[in-house]
Formats: sequence, C-alpha cells, structure tokens
Amino acid sequence: MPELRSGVRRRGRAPPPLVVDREIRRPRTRATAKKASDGAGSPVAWRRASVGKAKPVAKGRPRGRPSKKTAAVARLIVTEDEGEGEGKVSDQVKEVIVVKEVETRGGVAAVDRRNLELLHEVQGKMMGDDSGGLSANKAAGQEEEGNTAPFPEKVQVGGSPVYKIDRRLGKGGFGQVFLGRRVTGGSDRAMGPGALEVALKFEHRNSKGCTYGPPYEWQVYRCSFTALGGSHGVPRVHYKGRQGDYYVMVMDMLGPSLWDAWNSAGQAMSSEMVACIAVESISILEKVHSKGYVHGDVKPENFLLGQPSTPQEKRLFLVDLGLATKWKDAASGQHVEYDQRPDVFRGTVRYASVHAHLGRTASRRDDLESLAYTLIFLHRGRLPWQGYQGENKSFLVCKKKMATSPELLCCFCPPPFKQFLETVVNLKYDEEPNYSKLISLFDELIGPNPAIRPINTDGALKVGQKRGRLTMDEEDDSQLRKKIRLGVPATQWISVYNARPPMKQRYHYNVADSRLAQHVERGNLDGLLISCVASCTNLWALIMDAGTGFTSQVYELAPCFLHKEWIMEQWEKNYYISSVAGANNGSSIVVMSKGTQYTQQSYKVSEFFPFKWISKKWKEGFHVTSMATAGTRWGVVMSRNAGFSDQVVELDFLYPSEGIHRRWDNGYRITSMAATSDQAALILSVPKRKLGDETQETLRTSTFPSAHVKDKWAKNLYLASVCYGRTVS
Ligand SMILES: Nc1ncnc2c1ncn2[C@@H]1O[C@H](COP(=O)(O)OP(=O)(O)OP(=O)(O)O)[C@@H](O)[C@H]1O
Repeated sequence: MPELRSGVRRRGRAPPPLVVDREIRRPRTRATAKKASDGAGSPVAWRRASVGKAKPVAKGRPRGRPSKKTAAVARLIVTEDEGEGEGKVSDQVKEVIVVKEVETRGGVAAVDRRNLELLHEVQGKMMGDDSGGLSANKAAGQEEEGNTAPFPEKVQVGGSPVYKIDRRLGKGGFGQVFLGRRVTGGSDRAMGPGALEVALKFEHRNSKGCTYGPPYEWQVYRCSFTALGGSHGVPRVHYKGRQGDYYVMVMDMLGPSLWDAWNSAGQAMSSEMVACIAVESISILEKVHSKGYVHGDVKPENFLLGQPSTPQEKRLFLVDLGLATKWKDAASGQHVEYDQRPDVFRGTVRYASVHAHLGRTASRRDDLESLAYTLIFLHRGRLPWQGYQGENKSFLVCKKKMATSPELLCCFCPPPFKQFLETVVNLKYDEEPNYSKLISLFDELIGPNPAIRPINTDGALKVGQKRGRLTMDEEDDSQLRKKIRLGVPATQWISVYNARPPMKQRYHYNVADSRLAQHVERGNLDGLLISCVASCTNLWALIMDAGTGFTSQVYELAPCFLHKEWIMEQWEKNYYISSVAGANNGSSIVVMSKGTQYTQQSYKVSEFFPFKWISKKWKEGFHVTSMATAGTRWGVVMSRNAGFSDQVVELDFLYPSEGIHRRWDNGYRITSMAATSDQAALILSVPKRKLGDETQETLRTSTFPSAHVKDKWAKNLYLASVCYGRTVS
C-alpha cells in the first residue's frame, strides 16, 4: 500500500510538467557543456542582469587546504564589519533545541491508492476564488464535461428501486447530482432506502476520480459511515453501483446548501444563525473525525440543510467526502505521519487552512480552520482574501490569510468567532480538538430554546452534555499551550549551529562589496575557507571555517543572481557550488569549492519556491545543497552524491517551528535555508553517515547573532547555516 505522505521523496509517480525557468546542470564533460548551455529552458529564459558594475572582487584563485598548524589556533576570532554599533540590541533567542537521540519514524498513513492518485490529480489546480469557492478538484470535472456520455433516463443500481432522473441538483468537480424519482418499489418515506425522492450522484467511469474503479468517496462512505448505519450529519448512502458509463450513488435527498441559504439571506447571516451552524457543524466534524477521517473541503457549498417542509429542514448535513483523508491509521490507531509537500494543494482556496495551502498533511485542525473561515464568511459576507486571480493566487491568498489577524478578520463578528479562530489556528498537527469547548464558545449567541433555533442543534446538544465535564485543569492547559501559528511576523536572522569537533571558525557581517575580498583573503591566509554566505540589506555575512574539508575554493561577487557563465567555467574546472547568497539589489556571491563529494550539480532560479523542480530532482538522485534568495527570487542548488539518504522541505510564511521539531524528532537536520521577506524555507536531510553528535540548535535574532555564536562555540557548536528573512517573533 503506498504511503500518502510519509517520507519525502515520492517515487513511482510521474512528476507534474515542469517549466524550467533557469536551470543549469553541471556538464559531465566539456562536450556536454555546450549541449547543456544550449539546452531548452536554460539560456533562452536566462536574463543576465546589467553587468555595468560587474566587478568580481576575487575570482579563480584556488586556495590550499589549511595547514593543521593554523587550524589548531584558538577559534574565537571575530571580526565585525561596521557592525559594532548595531549588535547591541538585545536579541530574541528562540527555538533552541538539543537533539541527542534519533527516534525511528512512526506510523505510516494507510491510505488507499486511489486516494493517493486522486490527491495527486488535484494538486496545483486552484480555481477562481470569486466563483463561490470551488474545490481544487473541480478543475478536472470542468475540463471533462465535453467528454461525458449522456445521462440515462432511468437508474437502478445495487438492488435499488428504479429511479427516473429529474432536474440537476448540483455539480462538482467529479460528479453531478440529480434528483431521482422512484418509479418502482420502496416506501413513501421522505428519507431512507425506499424514499420517493433521492439524490443520485453520477461520476463518469473515465473521470479522474475513477481511474482505479469506483469513486474514492464510495470507499469513505463504506468504510466509515454507511457501515455504521449512517452518521450524524452525513447523508446516508443507500445503494451504489455502475450503470453504463456511470458510477451512481443513491443518497438521501437533501435541501439547499448554506451557500444558497446565505444568498437567500442577502449574503449575510445573523450571528444567531451562524452560531447555530457553528455548534452543529463542529459536532458533525467531531463525528467525521471520530471515524478517522478529515473532510478536507469544508465550505458553505458542502453543508446542506434537510429538504424544506420536512422534519429535516433545519438539520445540517456535510456532503462531498471526495477529498477526505485519514488522519488516523486504522490498523495502528496512530496519527498519520506529518509531511509537507508545498506543491500539493487540495481543497478550496477561499476556505483552505494555511497548512493546506502549504501542502502539509491534513489533520483535524484543518477542517476546523476551514470551518472558521466558513462561519466568518457567512456572517460577514466576505473574506479579505477574495478577489485574487492568476497563477499565484494560492500564494497570495495564503499570504493574506497569514497577514490578517484574528482581530481584523473578526472585527465585525461577536467575540466567539475570534476565540474560535484563535483556538483552531493554534492547534498542533496531531492535537485532539476540544470539540465541547469549541461548541461552548457559541453558547452565548444562541437562543435558550432549542425548538425555535433557526438550525437544529440536536447533535451539538448531545456533545454539549459532555461540556459539564470540562475541568478547570483543561481550561488552564489550553491557555498555557504554546501557540503554533500566532506571532508577530518579523524579519530576522535565522542561524543554525551543529555540534562539531573543535575547529577554527570566523564570521563577518555587514560586509560591503568593497571589503569582501580582504576578509576572504585574510581568512585564506589563516587557513580558513568559506562555509556559508548570506545577505542582509545588501551587505554580506561571511562564515569561514578551518573544517570545511574543501581542498580549494573560488568565489565571485556578481551583479546578477546567479552568474551562469562564471559557474559553468568553474564547473569545467571541477569546482562545485558550496554556498550562495543573494542580495535584495539582485547581486550574488557564489562560492565554489574542490574537495566536495558531489558528482553532478544543477541549479535553478525561480520567482517562487521551486518545490516541483526539487521533487523532480530528488527522483534523479539530487539533493539540495545550498539555497539563497535575492529579493523575491529563489536560487536552489542541488547536487548528486550529497551524502543524504533523505530530504524534506519546510516552507512557511512565518517560521515552520512545528515542522522543524517534527523533522528533528525523525532524524532530519537542517542542511540549507533561505528566506525572502515573505517566506522562510528550510531543507532538512538525513545524513547517510550517522553523525557522532547530532545536536543542532537554531536561533532567530533581530541582529546578527554575534554574541550567541561565541556562546555556541564555547559548547562546540558551530555556525552551519545562516540567512536573513521572514520569521516570527
Ligand atoms: N444528497 C444531496 N441532496 C441534494 N443535493 C445534493 C446532495 N449531494 C450533493 N448535492 C448537490 O450537488 C452539489 C455537488 O455535490 P458534491 O459536492 O458531492 O459533488 P462533487 O463533484 O464531489 O463536488 P466538489 O467539486 O465540491 O468535490 C452539492 O454542492 C449540492 O448542491
């Protein structure tokens, strides 16, 4: 059974089409060098920045390996370029962790292959947000519409009565739902297997959801809901089967969706109505979650009321389990393993959780975050991220979601909305939501008499009976809990320290272009080579070590990001890129070294974090070995034979604290990082050779962490990587 999200390198799946912006691959031979430079995608798209100021400070001067004698010199040598005045502000120390033990990786997501494929199909298909919030998977259905066979006039599947197809009730990405009128057999009840009217959900056998047979949604119903005789808030499926070209599911006929009701109510619902929806929908989600599933596409269109003029008319139902995924492994009972694949998006852009935007494995918190946006939308009538269009819409919407504080988002809503939002966005990946407490937040907004509430809250009342059991301890715990997402966005230095045997290390920061060469030369004379470069406000930071293992090194400061011709020249001389940095003004430093273990190298410059390219390269045996940003652009270098057995990405609009901790627990260590003013990306890898001391620590500081570095040195922790950009304080 394939893994849904465990591990990192996805094998056995064709990568999505890649538009290569700029990719240069280290040619194996001189003959192939020409070919590579002429190859599709690289030189054509590659725009060289103005070279008017091209003034390589030092170039092509290989350095020898530092002598043992020099390396033995005390390592506390610090030079600070024009930085002394600025280093005084008290730095905020964050994220210190010492990891000594490596745990083996835990449970694996047990997900059906069709589910996996389905998720892959929908990835990256983000739809027009002003459409009312279409699911990512709707794109597929709309493309396919022209190919579908005509619908039959009558349906009889899986021993059902015969139904005559009437008007269309709705249409989604995979399916179309019709009213079916019973023409034979059955009873006269409004709902149930013999009902006169049913909803018939059709999916064409060639639709993307049916690649491996019946729709995946059937399995979710079969496994969790129908088998248990239906579930609170989820419509019953009475029959299913294939007729002609269609898979048909016979379900209880329901009424209008919350989207319809919101439109009928003048595109804004009263706080009492939304509070009733809140308590009932939280209890429905609790039920869905209790079956081990995350719904994955919570939005107004997927909540349906019962049929008008029936006893069900004020009841709420959640439909469309086509994007449901398991949060709990059925066999082991464990939470599925955490992962992040920034190129995978599922759900509906408008209501998706930030974690879903960032491609993190879905868990219970994501449904609740989508529900928070749904409730605020129903009450306010609009969400601040509506209206974005274009290819990078999901990026912009996610950025806006992160930038909109709960205060601002809920400024026109009663206080429970903000409390609900704050609670759910701060849930940890595998944390069990306190559904009773979430429901109780809305108590004050709903009328005391359940009989006259606009929405039937029976289900929530049942959950509410448990509310009395909330103890003070529980309340206190939740207040003391560390917040996952909230925090003030900040632009900071992120520095990473690794445990190493004693060695000489030196750092410089606030280095102007004109002073770079003298620092490098002095370092070289002292037996040091560059291990890391970074940039902040167009000034450079430089880390030089006696323990790089490189035998010689060249570097170039160029006015462009990155200087392809020079890199190609050095590749020809068997140098490999060992570190890169880019400045906001577009200039860059590329450091290339001999003595690395790399056998082939490739790099890409891209306007967005190039996860698709990275995952394609992973499949070819490359791993990310250095990264940089210049303004909003990313430069990623990948090498073959990098000494890693596995690699993952953590990408966030704030700082991926939770992800880093989870990866650390699973044996990954940060090996590269870079940040723009919007996003920080960290690459974490599992080394092939087990490290003697696996301690790794990170700091986030408002100024260059000069004092901290010295503290770390005293503990034999050395700067391994440093960058400046988006974090959270
Ligand atoms: N049981 C039902 N009774 C009445 N109408 C229904 C029922 N189930 C679905 N519908 C209508 O059909 C629409 C599409 O259904 P559904 O969301 O299940 O399809 P889908 O193809 O899976 O959609 P999506 O693209 O959101 O994944 C719903 O929004 C709703 O309007």
